[in-house]
Amino acid sequence: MKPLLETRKLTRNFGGLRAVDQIDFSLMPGEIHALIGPNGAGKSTFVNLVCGRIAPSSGAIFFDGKDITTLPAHKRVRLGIAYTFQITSVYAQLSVFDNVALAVQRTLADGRGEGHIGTGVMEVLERVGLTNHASVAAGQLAYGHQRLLEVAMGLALKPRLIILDEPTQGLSDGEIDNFNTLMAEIAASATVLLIEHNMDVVMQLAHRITVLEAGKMLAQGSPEEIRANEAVQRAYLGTGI
Ligand SMILES: Nc1ncnc2c1ncn2[C@@H]1O[C@H](COP(=O)(O)OP(=O)(O)OP(=O)(O)O)[C@@H](O)[C@H]1O
Repeated sequence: MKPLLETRKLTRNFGGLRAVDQIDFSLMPGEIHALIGPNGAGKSTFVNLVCGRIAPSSGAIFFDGKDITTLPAHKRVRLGIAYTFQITSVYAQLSVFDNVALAVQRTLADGRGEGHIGTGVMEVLERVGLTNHASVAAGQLAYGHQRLLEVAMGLALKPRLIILDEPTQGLSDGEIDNFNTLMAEIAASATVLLIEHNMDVVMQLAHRITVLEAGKMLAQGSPEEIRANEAVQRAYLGTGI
């Protein structure tokens, strides 16, 4: 099996700071892969490079075997890379339905989607459990529901790779349980790259984990391997990984 996403010596400097340092990374189709590491490790910078929000200083990115290193972000979306932003990206005045409709419309406009916008929207809202909130203005949703709306907007793009940046931040325990169920279901049709600080979520969901520290790859492996890794334990000293 070939990787869906691959980076080779991917590097990004901010002035004198090397935020992402020669990362060789690969993501296999169908996998839920968690990206973890202490604050400032380079996780957001790494996914920003992958989705094209920022350009690398050096190195290369391949998606499904194609070199996308210089491809603009909107063309990466068209290839099937969806990214839900850490900072909430919903349109507060628009209804939940209309927010998702914008994403569905995008797939229809570029020929990847099929059928009717309304059907597509309701399918996605059903998947994330927001059907009953379809007509509510997004800004009126509880915070946890706004996060789910972002996931819905990502899913509406029919991604092959969905990148989620701290999706469980601000969710209650019950909402996290629902989120875990949703993730397992999403993984049946898409590959998932997940930045997550909640170790319970990471250990429960991830097939593989990559640990970044100071821009470098500290470790990679299964949840069991990562938990047993001494370098990871040192980096997370006191956090009870
Ligand atoms: N636009 C920028 N300009 C300058 N420095 C930046 C920029 N973006 C990130 N950095 C720096 O790069 C390093 C990596 O930051 P990044 O946000 O990628 O880490 P992170 O692992 O996502 O952290 P967190 O868990 O806190 O979100 C940090 O030292 C950060 O201050």
